[in-house]
Amino acid sequence: MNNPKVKIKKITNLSNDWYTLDKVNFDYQLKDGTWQNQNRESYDRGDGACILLFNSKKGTVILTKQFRMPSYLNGNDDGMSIEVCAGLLDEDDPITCIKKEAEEETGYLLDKVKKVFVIYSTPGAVTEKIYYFVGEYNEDMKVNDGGGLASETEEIEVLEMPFKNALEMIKTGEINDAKTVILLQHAAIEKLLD
Ligand SMILES: Nc1nc2c(ncn2[C@@H]2O[C@H](COP(=O)(O)OP(=O)(O)O[C@H]3O[C@H](CO)[C@@H](O)[C@H](O)[C@@H]3O)[C@@H](O)[C@H]2O)c(=O)[nH]1
Ligand SMILES: [Mg+2]
Repeated sequence: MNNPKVKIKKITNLSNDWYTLDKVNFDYQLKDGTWQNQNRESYDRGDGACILLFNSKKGTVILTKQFRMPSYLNGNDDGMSIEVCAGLLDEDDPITCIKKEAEEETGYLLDKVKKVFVIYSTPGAVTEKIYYFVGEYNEDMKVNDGGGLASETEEIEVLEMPFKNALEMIKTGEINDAKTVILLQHAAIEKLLD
């Protein structure tokens, strides 16, 4: 934090049940030089990582399907969401995290992963940065059936589908998760698969 136009006055915790929601009171200097006092709420659930698993020979990708409560509350009829494999960093570095998540959620133990970018998904409300990766998978890397950790109440369906179908599902709205759209479009732009 290094902006002379911003002076944080007070941070009040509003909720800290699972993750934390804070109210930040600060002075902000406008372009005309005057200072304005403002409030913003900020939800902190740590940072995350996500990965598009792809097989360039077969032209396929691995995606996951799971129930997402916040989307269920806002127009997602059955609450199910088709997404690239993703997880919160917890105590891990992004590469360790994403390899662990890929093994737990999809059943593939990845050898190499490539970092592509780091993105704030909702910078006006949520602190989270997501580290984006891509990685090749093949059948030799399959070590379990995936599905997530029952101990973390995860129930994840693993989907393998042609890349073309996944791109089509963005157009139909069946895929509407930001990190998933971003990685599929990245794969198309970079021509990672046909
Ligand atoms: N009890 C409880 N458990 C929670 C809560 N929120 C999350 N959890 C637990 O924390 C686990 C988080 O699973 P991860 O696989 O680590 O994270 P994720 O939910 O897949 O998050 C990923 O996708 C998000 C949505 O796109 C991203 O926001 C996030 O950065 C990450 O990439 C969940 O399975 C659940 O057990 C909560 O409010 N209460
Ligand atoms: Mg996850």
